[in-house]
Amino acid sequence: MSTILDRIKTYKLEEVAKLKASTSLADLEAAAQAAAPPRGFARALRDAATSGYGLIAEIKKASPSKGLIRADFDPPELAKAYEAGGATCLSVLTDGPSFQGADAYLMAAHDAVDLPCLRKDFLYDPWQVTQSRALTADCVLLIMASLDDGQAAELEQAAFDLGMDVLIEVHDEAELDRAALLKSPLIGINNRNLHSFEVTLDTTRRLARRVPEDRLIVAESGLYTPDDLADLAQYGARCFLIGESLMRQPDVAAATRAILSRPLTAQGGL
Ligand SMILES: O=C(O)c1ccccc1NCC(=O)[C@H](O)[C@H](O)COP(=O)(O)O
Repeated sequence: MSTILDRIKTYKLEEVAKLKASTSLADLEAAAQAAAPPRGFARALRDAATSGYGLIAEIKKASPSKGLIRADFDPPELAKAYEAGGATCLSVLTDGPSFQGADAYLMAAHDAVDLPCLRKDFLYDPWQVTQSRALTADCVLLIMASLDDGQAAELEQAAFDLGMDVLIEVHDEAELDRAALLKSPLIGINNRNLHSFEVTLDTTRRLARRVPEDRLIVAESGLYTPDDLADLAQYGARCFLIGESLMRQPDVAAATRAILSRPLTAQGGL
């Protein structure tokens, strides 16, 4: 049975083929070179995690698992609210068919703030990596569940060659062991199973201890409260990627401040 990841891969490859036919690689590379220089995404998270939490706050209008999440959707205003609330970095969904995202949302959010920005999309082809830089992305996401080792290494190197960081996303032990063979310091543990949509923080609790010490854990998905962050911090996660729970709040800046409000010193074990 085909899953959402299979369906996304099919339409992404069609999209890319069309874009390749309409935009020359030389033009795309020129646009990537002309884009604002990359903001250090991994560095910002590392710095934040030395004395507190690193927060990647996600600009997410809708999702396959939840449908419409936020009707009042203004990416530059949301970016400013996240920055005012203390986010370290932004994640912006650019996939249209499944998330109601758009490339323009990434550029608009990036322009509105000084925060490093992740292009949250489904990448299979180095062409998309160059396109991400042209869209001002400072970091790209690689999902191990939908890439083989060779593809992941090729996409990672393409991103590094353009000065971007890479968030490698895993959901189980086998994917984590494959991610550890790559170079990126950022390992995202997605608490959401992208096939069944089941979400459990046990995924981070289970996998965190297996992450090599020189990597930075980013716990992703299903995070709602300061206690969730404090809980996963006990397992070694210092960075968090949060979308829905912040997007559903009318006052996004206040919600961002609130989720970061439980100080590390009060948590013990850190
Ligand atoms: O969110 C989904 O339904 C989804 C479905 C299929 C593939 C990816 C999906 N989400 C991407 C993400 O991983 C999340 O947007 C991100 O981790 C934030 O999660 P949340 O805080 O639960 O919105």
